[in-house]
Amino acid sequence: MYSETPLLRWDIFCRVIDNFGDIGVCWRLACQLAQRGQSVRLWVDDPSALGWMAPEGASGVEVKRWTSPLDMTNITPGDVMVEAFGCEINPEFIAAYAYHISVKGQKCRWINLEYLSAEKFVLRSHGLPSPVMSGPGKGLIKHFFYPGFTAGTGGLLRETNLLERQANFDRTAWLEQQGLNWQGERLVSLFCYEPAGLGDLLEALAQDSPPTCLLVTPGRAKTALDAKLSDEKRLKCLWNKRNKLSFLYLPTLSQNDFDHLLWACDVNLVRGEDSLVRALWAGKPLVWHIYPQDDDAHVAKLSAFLDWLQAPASLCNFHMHWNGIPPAEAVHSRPDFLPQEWQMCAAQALKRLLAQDDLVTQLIRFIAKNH
Ligand SMILES: Cc1cn([C@H]2C[C@H](O)[C@@H](COP(=O)(O)OP(=O)(O)O[C@H]3O[C@@H](C)[C@H](O)[C@@H](O)[C@H]3O)O2)c(=O)[nH]c1=O
Repeated sequence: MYSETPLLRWDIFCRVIDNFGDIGVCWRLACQLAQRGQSVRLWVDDPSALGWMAPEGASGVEVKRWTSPLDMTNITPGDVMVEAFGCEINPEFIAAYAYHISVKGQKCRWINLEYLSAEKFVLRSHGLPSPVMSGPGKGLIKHFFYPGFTAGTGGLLRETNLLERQANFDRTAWLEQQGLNWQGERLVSLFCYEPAGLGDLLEALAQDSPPTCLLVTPGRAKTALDAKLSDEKRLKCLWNKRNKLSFLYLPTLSQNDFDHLLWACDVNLVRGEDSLVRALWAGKPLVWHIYPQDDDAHVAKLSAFLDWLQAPASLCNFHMHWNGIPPAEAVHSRPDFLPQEWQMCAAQALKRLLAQDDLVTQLIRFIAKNH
C-alpha cells in the first residue's frame, strides 16, 4: 500500500545539549532520509561537531544554523517537522508551518523523535498523538516516534547499504591507515565517559588476557584513561610490565570512520545512544556505558536493554560494574571480561534487528499512513 514513497521536504530540529549524541543521531537521520530521495534541512544550534563528524556533508541535506529567534525571511517550512529529543521548535517557525499547511490543504506532519530505550513504556507510547493546546501550533497534532529494538517500536537507524559497506570493508588496510601495524592482537575500542570499572579492566587486560590493543577515542574516554594510567599505585607495581596491553590513540573520526572502528575491533566499549546502535550493527561483543542520569533512570534503562539483548550473566555483571551500578546479587567484585562468551548474543541480536524494518522506513510509512 505504501510502495510509492512520497517525496517530501523535511525540517529536522536538533539542539546540542552535550556530547555528540544529539547531532550524531540527527545527522544519521538526515542522511538516511536523503538516501531515500527525501529533501532535508537540518536545523542545529551548534553545528561545529559536523566539521569532523561529516566533513564531506551529504547530498540532499542542507545544514542550517538554528538561531532563536529564527529569521523567517525567505524561509518556507517543509512538509514534515521533526523535533528531536524535545528540543522545542521556535514559535515563529511553527506559526509559518501552520499557515503553510493550511494554504496547501496538507495534514500536519509533526514528529517528536524520542530517545532510544528498550523499556516497556516505548511500546505503549510509540506513535501516540499529542494535540497542541496553545501557542501558534494550537490545533495541530504532534506524534511521538520512539526508536526501539522490537516490533511495535520505531526501530533503529540503519542505512540502506549497511551490509554492502560492511562487506567491502578492509580491516587490515583501515588499521594501517590509522597507523596500527596490526600483529593479530585483540582489538578493543574505547568510547565512554568515566566508567567505574575502567581501572579493573586495564589491570585484567594487562595481566591475564591475550595481547590486547585498546583503540582510544579522544575526549572523555582518553581523559578517563589518562587518569587511570597515571594512578600512582598502578605505576608502582609495574602493572603492564609484560606489555600485554598497548594503546592506539585515535583522532576524532568521521561518522563513517567511526563505523569502521567498530567493525575493525573484536570488542566495542561504547556509550550514549548512537554508538550503541552502531556497535549492534557491528555484530561484535559490546559493553555499553549508558549516559548517567541524576535520578538513576539509566539503571532501569540499562536492565531493559540487557534483557532485550539476552545477555548472559557474565555480561550483565560486567555492565553493572562498568557503569558503577551495585549488582542485585553478590557477585565477584571484579567481573571477568569474557568477549568469547558474549559473541553469541551479539550475533543473535544483530540477526533479530536485521529482520526488522529500520527507523527511516518506518518513519516514512508512519507519515504516509497517519497523515
Ligand atoms: C568518538 C567519535 C564519535 N563519533 C560519533 C558517533 C556518534 O554519532 C556520536 C556519539 O554519540 P553517542 O554514541 O550517542 O554518545 P554521546 O555520549 O556523545 O551522546 C549522548 O549525548 C547525550 C546528550 C544523550 O542524552 C545521550 O543519550 C547520548 O546521545 O559521535 C564520531 O563520529 N567520531 C568519533 O571519533
